[in-house]
Amino acid sequence: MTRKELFKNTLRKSVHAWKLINELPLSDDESLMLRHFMDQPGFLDLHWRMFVPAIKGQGTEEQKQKWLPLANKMQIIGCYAQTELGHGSNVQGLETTATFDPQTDQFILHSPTQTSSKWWPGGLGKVSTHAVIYARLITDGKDHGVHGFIVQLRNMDDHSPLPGITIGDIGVKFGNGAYNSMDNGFLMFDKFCIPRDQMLMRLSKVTREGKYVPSDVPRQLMYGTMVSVRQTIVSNASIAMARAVCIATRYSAVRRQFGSQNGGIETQVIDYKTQQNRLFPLLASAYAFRFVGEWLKWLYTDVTQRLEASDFATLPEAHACTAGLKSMTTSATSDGIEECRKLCGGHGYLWCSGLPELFAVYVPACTYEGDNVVLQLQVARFLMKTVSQLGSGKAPAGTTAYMGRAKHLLQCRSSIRKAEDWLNPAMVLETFEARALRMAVSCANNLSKFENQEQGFSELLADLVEAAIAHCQLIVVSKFIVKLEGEIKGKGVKNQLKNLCYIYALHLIHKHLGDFLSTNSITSEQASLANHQLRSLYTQVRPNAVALVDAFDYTDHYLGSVLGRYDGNVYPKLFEEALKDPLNDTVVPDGYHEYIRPLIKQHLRSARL
Ligand SMILES: CCCCCCCCCCCCCCCCCCC/C=C/C(=O)SCCNC(=O)CCNC(=O)[C@H](O)C(C)(C)COP(=O)(O)OP(=O)(O)OC[C@H]1O[C@@H](n2cnc3c(N)ncnc32)[C@H](O)[C@@H]1OP(=O)(O)O
Ligand SMILES: Cc1cc2nc3c(=O)[nH]c(=O)nc-3n(C[C@H](O)[C@H](O)[C@H](O)COP(=O)(O)OP(=O)(O)OC[C@H]3O[C@@H](n4cnc5c(N)ncnc54)[C@H](O)[C@@H]3O)c2cc1C
Repeated sequence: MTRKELFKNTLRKSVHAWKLINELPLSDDESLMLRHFMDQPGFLDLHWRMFVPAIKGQGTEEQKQKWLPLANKMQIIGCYAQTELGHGSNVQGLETTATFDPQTDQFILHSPTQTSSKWWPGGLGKVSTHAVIYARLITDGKDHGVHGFIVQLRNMDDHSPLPGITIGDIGVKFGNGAYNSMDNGFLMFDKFCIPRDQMLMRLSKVTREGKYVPSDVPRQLMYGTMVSVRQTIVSNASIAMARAVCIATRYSAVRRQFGSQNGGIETQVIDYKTQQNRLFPLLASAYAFRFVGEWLKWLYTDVTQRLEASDFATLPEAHACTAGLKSMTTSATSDGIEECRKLCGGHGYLWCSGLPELFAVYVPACTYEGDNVVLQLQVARFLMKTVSQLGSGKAPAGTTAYMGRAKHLLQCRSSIRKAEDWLNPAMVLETFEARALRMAVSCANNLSKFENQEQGFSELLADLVEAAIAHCQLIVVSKFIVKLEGEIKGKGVKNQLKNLCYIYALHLIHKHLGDFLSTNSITSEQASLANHQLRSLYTQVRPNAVALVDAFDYTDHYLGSVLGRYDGNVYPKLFEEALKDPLNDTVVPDGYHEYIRPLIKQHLRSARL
């Protein structure tokens, strides 16, 4: 499809989905499922995942009563317009202004520079009638920082932009199809007025007289919508990883190369240890991200209930966990999808393998809802704060509880003696805890050598990100282990999940061996025992690998991959797909008479001479 066709088709699908949701009707969970089967980014994502939650989280009761019924019936369509041309990560650096005018009781929204243009919001370019806009609030000449406002963008009769608004699509993005179904947009305000009651005022307020009343709760609650989406992105990472792994695993069982003496049957590529060493950790990651996603959903629900009761104690941890796990799982999944493409050899590069589009549509997850490095730095700040409070009497809780055992973890030596010890959950956990704590403490020690903490932080950014990742990996490993300790129906299933859990943990040890050795969390002998155990786990997973991806229960239609077909009938179907290509509509291609024939004839003539 052309971009215009793709966009229009996405409108058609979205509206059809909305109709089904209402007619059947579907529950929230079922609607989410439908979103996955729709399988295309579109304006509904931003309306339901960001616009509505922003009003719910930051609006007053009156604002919710006014706007939510309209939004819930989709009589207005909204998006989340925060990022600008000049600033995305640095939210405090946004330039759009919302200046209160006490004469008219309105805010005047303005884009003072080109870099202040809103740039990127999904659904903004062509669809949304409304947006939650983030702008600097100015009253009486004083800048109070960034706040949210509900703004109507387009005329409800003919969809034209309201006077004072310039709006459009930012253009084609990475890949063919992929995220191009979405109208990511730009927007400029030219002294555009909105009534005062359209500032989202649950947190801070502006009175009729123009007095600014600051929030009596943490101002970071304004970032709540991002926290909520980051949480869902972790579960989505598992879905995307599982999809790529399903394709690569099934195809690896079909594909044969080498290994036959005198013309016998060749080896299935899945039997090569190198293939297993690249593939099975990704299979394990798909499961691991699902379990940590379930746990994160619980954590998010818990913090939301606490916030409603004005208990803000766990907010920093919820922020660190959602930011860190969003970052870690999306980076691993993007890399994993690309690895799956390579695991499928040349055919993985074909569009009909399903992997190129999956990669193109998935990879912006490393950037949207917070650049992955910027988010890990938030985790690092949280860790540095936690380390600095050790010994102050305030015991670290939740995912940093292990830091409360700093004395032991800083000096303990791993008691792994034989390969099977690497299947002991307590030993594995302690290894990850020791590595994470030692990396965090080493950063904190290095930071303390700087007179200026911020300057030290800047200098140590790369080390801090590594420490943050180590902490996030510990969370994933520990939640996998907790899952195994819970009720799992069927001993066989439990055994398979155990194998995957230890593959996940041991492959991380192998991948980050430098961290584990340099922090003395393990010795090189213990590292080689881990490798030995990993190879043995691969052998145990091998006979069940295809069943473990079949368990994701993806239909062929959803996978959209010739290589990942359930029936394994890959080669005839590759031919079928090839023959569908428009280039094969004619035997002699368009352009032959114009370019190829004259070229060949010229050679023939010169040959005769
Ligand atoms: C084959 C075809 C396949 C098709 C398949 C399709 C499948 C697709 C499936 C997908 C399904 C749908 C996916 C979901 C939809 C997603 C749509 C995405 C659309 C994207 C939207 C966006 O991107 S919106 C814009 C997002 N922007 C950002 O994330 C900006 C990042 N920056 C920030 O968040 C912040 O600025 C910051 C955190 C980096 C820094 O903030 P600030 O400068 O204010 O703070 P400080 O650093 O000074 O910190 C102050 C203090 O506050 C703490 N803090 C910061 N943030 C928070 C928070 N959120 N909550 C709580 N506390 C917070 C910070 O830690 C500091 O604490 P201290 O104690 O003072 O240290
Ligand atoms: C597909 C897609 C959809 C989007 N949808 C929306 C939307 O609906 N609404 C919306 O408001 N926004 C949206 N965005 C914007 C998105 O949220 C931002 O692009 C994202 O937050 C990253 O910000 P940035 O572009 O400013 O990156 P930058 O911050 O400019 O990042 C550039 C580089 O600088 C590095 N960097 C930046 N700051 C630091 C630092 N402090 N320390 C170390 N390194 C740093 C980053 O790691 C990165 O390598 C979308 C983006 C994409 C790609």
